[in-house]
This record gives sequence, C-alpha cells and structure tokens, in this order.
Amino acid sequence: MDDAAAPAPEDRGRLSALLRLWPYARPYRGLIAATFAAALLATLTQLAVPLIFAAVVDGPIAEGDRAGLVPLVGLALLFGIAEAAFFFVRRWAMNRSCLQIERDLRDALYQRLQRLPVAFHDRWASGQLLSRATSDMSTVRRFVGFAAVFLVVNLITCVIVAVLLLVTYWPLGLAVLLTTVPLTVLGQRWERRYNVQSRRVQDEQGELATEVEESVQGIRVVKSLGRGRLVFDRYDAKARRLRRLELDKVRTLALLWCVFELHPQVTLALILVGGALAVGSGALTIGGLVAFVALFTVLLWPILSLGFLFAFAQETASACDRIGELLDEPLTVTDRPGVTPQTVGSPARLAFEGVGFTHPGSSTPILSGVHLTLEPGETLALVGATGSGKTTLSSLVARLQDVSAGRVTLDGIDVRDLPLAQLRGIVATAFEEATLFSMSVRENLTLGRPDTTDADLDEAVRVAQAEFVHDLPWGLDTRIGEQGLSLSGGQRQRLALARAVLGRPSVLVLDDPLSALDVHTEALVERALRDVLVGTTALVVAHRPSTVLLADRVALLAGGRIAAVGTHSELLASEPTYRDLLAQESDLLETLS
Ligand SMILES: Nc1ncnc2c1ncn2[C@@H]1O[C@H](COP(=O)(O)OP(=O)(O)OP(=O)(O)O)[C@@H](O)[C@H]1O
Repeated sequence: MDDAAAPAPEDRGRLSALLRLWPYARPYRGLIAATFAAALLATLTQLAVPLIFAAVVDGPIAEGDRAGLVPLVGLALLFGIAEAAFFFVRRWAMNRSCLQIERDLRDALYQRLQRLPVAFHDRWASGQLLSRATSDMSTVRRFVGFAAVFLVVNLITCVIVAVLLLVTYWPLGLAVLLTTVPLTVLGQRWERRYNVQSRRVQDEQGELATEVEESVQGIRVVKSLGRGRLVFDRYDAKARRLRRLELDKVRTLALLWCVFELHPQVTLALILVGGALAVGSGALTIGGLVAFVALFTVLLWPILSLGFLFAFAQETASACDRIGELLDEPLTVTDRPGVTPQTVGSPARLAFEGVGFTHPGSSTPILSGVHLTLEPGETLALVGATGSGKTTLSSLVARLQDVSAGRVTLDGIDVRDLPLAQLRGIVATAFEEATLFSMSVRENLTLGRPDTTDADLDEAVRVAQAEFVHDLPWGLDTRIGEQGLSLSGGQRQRLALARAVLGRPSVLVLDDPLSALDVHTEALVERALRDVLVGTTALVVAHRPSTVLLADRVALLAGGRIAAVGTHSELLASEPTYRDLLAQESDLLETLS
C-alpha cells in the first residue's frame, strides 16, 4: 500500500485513536483500576513527605523540640513504606493487564488477517501487514504497559501539586502555573507535527519491511538475473528516506524535550527568588518555602516526562490507526447470518449459474454470465488463454473470493448458504504455486484434515507420486524448510496435490497443479489420480493436453464466458481457439488423442 492510500493522521482524533484500545482493555478493567489506584496512592504518599518536611522545619526544628521529631519522622517512614507497597501493586497489576491486552489484540489482528478476503491480501503489501503486526503492536504494548499509566498519573500529580502550591502560597503558585501556558501552546504545535511525522515513519517502516520480504522471497530471481545491486539500491533509497523521516521526527522530539527540560529549571529559579522575597516580607514561613520547593521537585519528573509521554501517545495513536485500518477492513467473505450445515452429496453436483466476477475497485469484469455444470463424479477441464480468468473461476468454489453476480452451487445449494468451515471441508483445492509451511510433512499434508488416518495419508502420497517423503531423514515427520524451499518445485507440487486429494474430497479444484512435473512423473500422477477422480467432482485448470485427458469434458473459457463445452475430441474438431491453445503440445497431442 502506498503512502497515498494511508489516511492522513491529522484526519483522526488522537484520543479517539487511543480509545480504540478500550474494547481490548475492558475485560481487564479491574486490574487497570488497581493499577491507576496504586499509582495514584503512591504519588499521594510521595506528596505527603514534603508537607511533613514543612511541619518538621516549622515545628520541632524551629522550636528545638527533639521529642516532637519522632512521630513526624515515623510518619514520613510509614509513607515511604506505603509508597513502596503501592509501587509493587502497580507493577504487578499493570504487567498482568498489559500482557493480556497485548495477547488479545494480537489474536484479533491475526484472526482478522486470516479472515480477510484474498482481494485484500492482493491489495496490501505483506511488509505493511508485518510492520503493523510487529512494530506497531510493540508500540501499543509499551504504551499500555508503561506510558498510559504515567501519562494519567503524572497529569493528576501536576493538578494536585498545583493545588498544593496555591494553598501553600498562592501568589507564587499562580506564577508557577502561568509559566505552563507557553509550554502548553508550544507543546501542542509540536505534537501535531510529531504526530504526522511519526505516522510517516511507521508507513515507511512498512515499505522497508515489504522490500526486505520481497527480496528474500525472490532471492533466486534476483541472483539469477544478477540484479543484487539494483535491489540493494531500491532498498537503500527507502532506508535513506526512513532515516530522513526519523531525523525529522527526532528533531521535533528534541525541541519538545528541550522546552520541557528547560521549563522546570527556569521555574525553580523563579520559586527561589519569589520565595526568598516572600520569606523576607513574612508572607511565607521557611517551612512553607521548603515545602514549596520540595513539592515542586516532586513535579520535576512528571513535567519532564510529559513531553516524552505525549510524544509516545501520539506515536501509539498512529500505531492504533494503522492496526485499526486492518481491524476495520470489511470481511466480505464470511458466513451469512444464521447459516447452518446442510447435506451435500459426495460427490456433489457443482454448478456455476450466470456467474460474473469483477475485482473490487475495477470496472472491467473478469467473468460474466458463466454457466457451467459438473455432474457428481465428473471431471471437467477448464482451458483458456493466459489471463482469461481460469484461476478466478476456480477460486469461487471454495469462496476464496465471492461472485459479483450469479451464484455457485453444490447440489443446488448456494455456496454462500453453507458455513465456510463446512464448505472448505467439502471442497479441496491445489494451486499451481504450491505453498508449504514450516512444519513437518505430515502436518503440511493434514493441514485441512487433522483427523486423517495413516492409511489415507499413504494413499494421498501414492496418488501424488510423493513417495520421496519416505526417503526424507525423518520420513513424514521431517520438518521442511521455510515454505518448503528445501524441496524442488515438482516435489512441492506433489505434496500440495497430496494435501488436496487427502481423504478423497467431494469436490476437488486443481489449478494446474502438475505444471512443475516432468512428463514421466506427470503420467504416473495422472494414472493414480484417475482413481481419485472417479469418486470426486473435479474442476481441473489445464494448460497441457495430458492434463486435459484426465477430464470427461472440457470447457473453453474466452472473453470471460464459457465459449464451448464438449469432449476433448469434439472441441479439437470444432473450436479453432481450443486447437491453437493446445497446439504447442501438438506432438504429444497427436500421440495421446
Ligand atoms: N487484484 C486484481 N485486480 C484486477 N485485476 C486482476 C487482479 N488479479 C488478477 N486480475 C486480472 O484478472 C484476470 C484473470 O486472472 P486469472 O489469474 O484468473 O487468469 P488465468 O486464466 O488463471 O491466467 P493463467 O493461465 O495465466 O494462470 C487477469 O487479466 C488478471 O490480470
């Protein structure tokens, strides 16, 4: 996703962005309340100490009353112990709630990413998703687990101390309060700027993550084309841009900090001068001045930290916006309200009834008015030019995308009227690009059917001619590398095919799953596959005559419609487009037909 697509940060209220976290925090409101209460009590006990100091200076010290010191010092000690106890409770309650909130938010984000339609994943760069799930999430965690409490507690401390300063000696208290006016005005202006800058930095981090992810994924292409330098330059340009944006952000932060650092020092000087004059004129006692200075010292950390905490809150608000953009994405492919499992035959009749499909945001339909019926147990090959919409059509069966018009039915039931879990149990799909996960071969194969027996597993491996798995160091329990990269393309395809045919599904969708196999292996797979296809309704996207020959009938897709349906020989005889499409394999074609 490019910068232009990201909503401008200033468009959203900062507080409302942070309040997005509330639904996740709500279940732990008891712990959160305990955190705030403990933090506030710790601050109050801390504030009581300067007041005891004032009493000590104006009382026992001024009067030389040593015995009077004992209860006051004892009280100060008691407050110190209470502060430590409250500190412990705050840390305990905060960590518990923070870790729970983080886990819930992570789960919600992950589940959302799983449930979002394929069209969403086509549109979003994976690096942007990764940076939201990692760095934005960690920003939120640090805010919830640390900054949020201090932000609130320090603000409350500032208010309480301001009141105490006014009560102690109001003219000086008022002067101290007035010094915060320029601080607030400047702070607000810089915070707005910081907010925009931190959002830009976060977006750029996503861009950089995408760059790394794509170049690692495509490392073979990059190496084989000798384009390492080009790829590095692209990466470096983005890294430089990120550095520039970070520097802008740091500059604003430095200004913010500088003012927040300077303010207490200037104010302290003001207090000392004003306080000395007030003591000289008898308007303030020495004990009162000691208390005033001690109270203001308590305020130093809250004031200093506010600059940092506000900046952190801005950054977290941007992170919440970015995470929220994913959580707000509509789930377009989802269970209709009230759907319940229905009886679907095995094998089932699969029908496309006036199906149309247009990509979201596009005005050009990829498919329109597609009518096609596969009788139970029938195998139908789908043939068409590159980009004619074969993958799109086959993706509609398991609802990887939903039709824009018409409907897809199984035994007359609209696939949208079946629960997704049931539908995806009925329909098994294998894609040309065989994706395997970093887990054992067995786990990869049984991904969609965890209750599979060893006999089923052996049969699927046999059908897909994937017996090579038995020769792996730990057989089916061998963990295959990231995305199965340690296996060859053909081996990966065979495992993906085994995964699809496991348990003989009622409906099988094969999107050119044999393309990476050599002719000999392909022939062996096809021979074994015929057995499976007898009891399964299968839609097979085919580019090669050998694959077409697996099918009972062939449908020719052209111009977004089904141009012709018939047996392989019928189409060869009647459809010049069909003949042209398969002409590249004419030698083989002649042999086989
Ligand atoms: N997200 C998208 N937005 C707009 N158009 C898209 C999108 N994804 C794919 N297309 C277009 O949809 C058309 C159909 O793509 P599809 O992958 O279904 O074709 P195909 O027949 O399976 O091609 P091939 O035989 O090369 O695999 C193509 O022209 C493609 O460019």
